[in-house]
Amino acid sequence: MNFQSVPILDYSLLSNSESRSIFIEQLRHALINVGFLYLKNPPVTDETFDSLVAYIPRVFALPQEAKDAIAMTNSPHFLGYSKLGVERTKGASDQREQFDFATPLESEWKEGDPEHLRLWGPSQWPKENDVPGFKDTLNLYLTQVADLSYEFIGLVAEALGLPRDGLDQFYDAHEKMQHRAKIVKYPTLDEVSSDQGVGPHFDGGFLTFLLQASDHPGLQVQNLSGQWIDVPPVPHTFVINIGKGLEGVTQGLARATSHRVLSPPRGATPRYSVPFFQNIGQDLRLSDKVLQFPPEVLQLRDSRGDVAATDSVNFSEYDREPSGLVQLIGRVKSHPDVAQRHYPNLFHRFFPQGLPAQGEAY
Ligand SMILES: O=C(O)CCC(=O)C(=O)O
Ligand SMILES: [Fe+2]
Repeated sequence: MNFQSVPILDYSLLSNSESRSIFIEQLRHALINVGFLYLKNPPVTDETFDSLVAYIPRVFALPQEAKDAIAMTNSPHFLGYSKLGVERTKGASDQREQFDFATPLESEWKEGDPEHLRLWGPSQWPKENDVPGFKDTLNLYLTQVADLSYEFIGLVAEALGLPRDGLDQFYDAHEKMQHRAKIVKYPTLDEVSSDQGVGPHFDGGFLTFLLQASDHPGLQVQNLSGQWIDVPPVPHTFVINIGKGLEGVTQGLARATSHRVLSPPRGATPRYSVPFFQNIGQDLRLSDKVLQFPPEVLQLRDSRGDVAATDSVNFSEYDREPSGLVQLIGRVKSHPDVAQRHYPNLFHRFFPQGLPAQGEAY
């Protein structure tokens, strides 16, 4: 059962009932035994992918002042630009530069509301004249991926033996939801001091939809015995993986799988990617939601057998706190300079000694 590659699922199989059941079966296998899959022929057009991919190097090539003008430290929503090396994973610096964006949403937070409600709010964008059309292109992409993410969670429910809408209770009305995405640049080893693009980690939420936006190997996932398996780019596909939140509410049926990115070698070009992180409603406590799965599905999980210890660090607060607070705490830990400015109480709770040189991402 141990995987040596990540399975490729074809979204077009969903168009007739016979091939649809093949898709659902392949999805069940990927969720339970791998935790990662490629989705080919997704409902996002090649033009949408290609036009976004073409913008990404241009955004990173903006003058440093233009990037600093939209620094994440400006934003109580932790959205904006982070320069190389500010995050750490498992004690070592991640060698990547990134812009955090989110699906469009105005902040509804007001003084006196729980702090985690302030986490959602508008993105910071580069000046339109500097990269004409980028904002519209990324927003269109984010809307299409958000729609796919709701569709896909229905397929996940079905694959795990729940009613199709069995996981919909984890989202607020769609117009009140916000999902996050980053555009990320991994410079080559000519420019950086270690090959840790991003160190081994689990994602936190429900589903991640990753666009590998340049033709580089580098993404790897850990299989059941702990070996690192390559996930090379396949054009016009998403790489979809499961976060700790979905793993928790599915009682471990859908696996969160440890993954990392190695920097491109000397003499190569930078690697680019766009991960999209699907959120769940901010006020939910995941431990309050107990789902009933059919015994034959739980049996598939139990026959997966023991999984070797992975190299990642866990999200321990998930059970006890509202999901929005879990997410906010994660942001505070990974971007303490932003937290110091906008969330002084939480900052002092997690950094009683003052500002560390870098944040700890996972
Ligand atoms: O850049 C990638 O390919 C993966 C990034 C990732 O795993 C993350 O940011 O959570
Ligand atoms: Fe990740």
